Amino acid sequence: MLSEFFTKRFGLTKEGSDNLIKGIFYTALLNISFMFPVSLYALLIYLWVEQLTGGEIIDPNLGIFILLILIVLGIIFAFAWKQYHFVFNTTYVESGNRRINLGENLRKLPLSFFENRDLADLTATIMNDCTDLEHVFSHAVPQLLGSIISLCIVSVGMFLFDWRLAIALLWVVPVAFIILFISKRLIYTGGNRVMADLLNCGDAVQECIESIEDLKSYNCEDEYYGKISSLTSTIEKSRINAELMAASGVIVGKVVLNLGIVSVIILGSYLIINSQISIFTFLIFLIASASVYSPLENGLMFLAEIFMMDNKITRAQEIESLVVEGGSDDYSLDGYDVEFENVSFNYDDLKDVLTDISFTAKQGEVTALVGPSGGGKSTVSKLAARFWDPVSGIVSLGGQDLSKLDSEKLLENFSIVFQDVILFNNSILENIRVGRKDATDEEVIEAARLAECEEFVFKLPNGYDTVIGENGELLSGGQRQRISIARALLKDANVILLDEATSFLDVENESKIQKALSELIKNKTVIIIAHRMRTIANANKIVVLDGGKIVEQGKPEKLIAGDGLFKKMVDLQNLSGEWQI
Ligand SMILES: Nc1ncnc2c1ncn2[C@@H]1O[C@H](COP(=O)(O)OP(=O)(O)OP(=O)(O)O)[C@@H](O)[C@H]1O
Repeated sequence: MLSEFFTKRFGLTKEGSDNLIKGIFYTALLNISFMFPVSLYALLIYLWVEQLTGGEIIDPNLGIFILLILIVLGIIFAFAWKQYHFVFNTTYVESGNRRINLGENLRKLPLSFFENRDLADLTATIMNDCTDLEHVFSHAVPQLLGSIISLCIVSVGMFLFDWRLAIALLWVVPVAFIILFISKRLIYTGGNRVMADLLNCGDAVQECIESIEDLKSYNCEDEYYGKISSLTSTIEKSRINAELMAASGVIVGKVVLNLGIVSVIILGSYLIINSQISIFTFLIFLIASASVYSPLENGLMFLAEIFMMDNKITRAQEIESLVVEGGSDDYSLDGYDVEFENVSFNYDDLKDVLTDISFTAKQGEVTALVGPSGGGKSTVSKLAARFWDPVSGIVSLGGQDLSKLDSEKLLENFSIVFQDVILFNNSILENIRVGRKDATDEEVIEAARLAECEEFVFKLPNGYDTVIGENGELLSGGQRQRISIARALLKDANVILLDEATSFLDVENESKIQKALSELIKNKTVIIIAHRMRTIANANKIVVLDGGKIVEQGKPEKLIAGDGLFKKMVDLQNLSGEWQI
């Protein structure tokens, strides 16, 4: 039952919860074992007090005392070892598991999730929050619960010894914890504020670094640095506030705890004067108060830390509980036609971005999506690869409704070249091999050659082995696109989506690559988005999108012969070709 509670409350695995419980058990034993030296002091004091007060003279046997001390040290060491094993080992294993689970869950989420989510926030949850939680599980939770358990056990002994002094010693404990619980809301709010400010500042710093060229070219650096420094001061203030909020509850709780010693002294003195207890009993309670309160004082701080971590646990649990994309991975396709049937779609439940879209991109044909900017072309291509599911209507591949298929398995059928190419800080060879992980070096190089990469690769210091920096910073836009096209050539999937795939290329390179692409697309389903009419000159079918609706579709010759939007666009581009500056 406790194990289930931990699993739910802290988002641990079953094994992690069980180990945490064992860790708490050994922490309690360790705390109690710290009382053994107290008992030895008490025994020594008893012998001395007896002598000083003229009682029976008992000669303390030094050998037995040394032996007892060694046994006590051995017991403390054994408990500490066990506690360390269960608490620390499992904390880090659990933290690793948590990161892997979060990563696994993210991997299975629809790609649409990442378009609408702050990526800095996700990274912070996986890296920073997990690190902070490590401290909570290695220190706060076991120490707090361990000290509460040991306190309960010690309390029984105290009550049996003298119930009046036990009440004087322990009445402060619930009061101190109640005070901290009352301040929980403040601690939680303070923690939330700090986290929100950290994310804001992280976003601003990232944005500043990413757009440094634009900031410099428009002389906006001072303004931007001013914004970051103001966000940094906000963090400073919210951190101080959060610490103050947490500290106020903890400090008041600690003060209350220490009132217990005062009440033991007052009541103990009264009972001694009235000969109701011995000095020995009184001294035992005074010594015990130090051993009882010290772990509890730490416990108060740990409880405040757990309150502060609540929002981080909630954030991690939120990601873990997100509905992962379902779908069958056992299906067979009847060819590779991509079909849109009365598809409508919106990103934010507010306004339809696509309305009643119906067309078929046939296998063995090139279907070009054209139209004014913002018309919905990229959105159509994303629905075709199930980055999103339609709000109504059906998108199918080879007769299978995409929303019923497993995305990962489905994407094996797609080669996609986006306008914004993402490259990794790795060699050119490995960046192209992303297209097909098991490709040999020769296959990778052949794909690179077809995509006209050799022209720039041979000018790089280490050729194909040149590491191209974070997101390929060493390469130009056109070179990056060629790498992305090489990936697609290497993957050689049955459906090819080209979204402005050659927009950064000059005419000569585009013509060469189109020659390579024409090899790639033979007998495949190709959906191509391009603004340059030259790029879609050989398309079999044109779908014209404007304002999220299909305004025309058909063979290019038919549309050119008409008087619709496509004809106007072609005329406009022909006209712009004659412009002179
Ligand atoms: N992730 C998103 N969240 C919300 N709205 C979006 C998102 N992506 C695109 N949109 C909106 O959807 C509409 C269609 O955008 P889309 O990118 O599909 O058009 P497009 O025809 O490809 O444009 P362009 O030719 O400029 O690339 C636009 O109004 C755009 O603002």
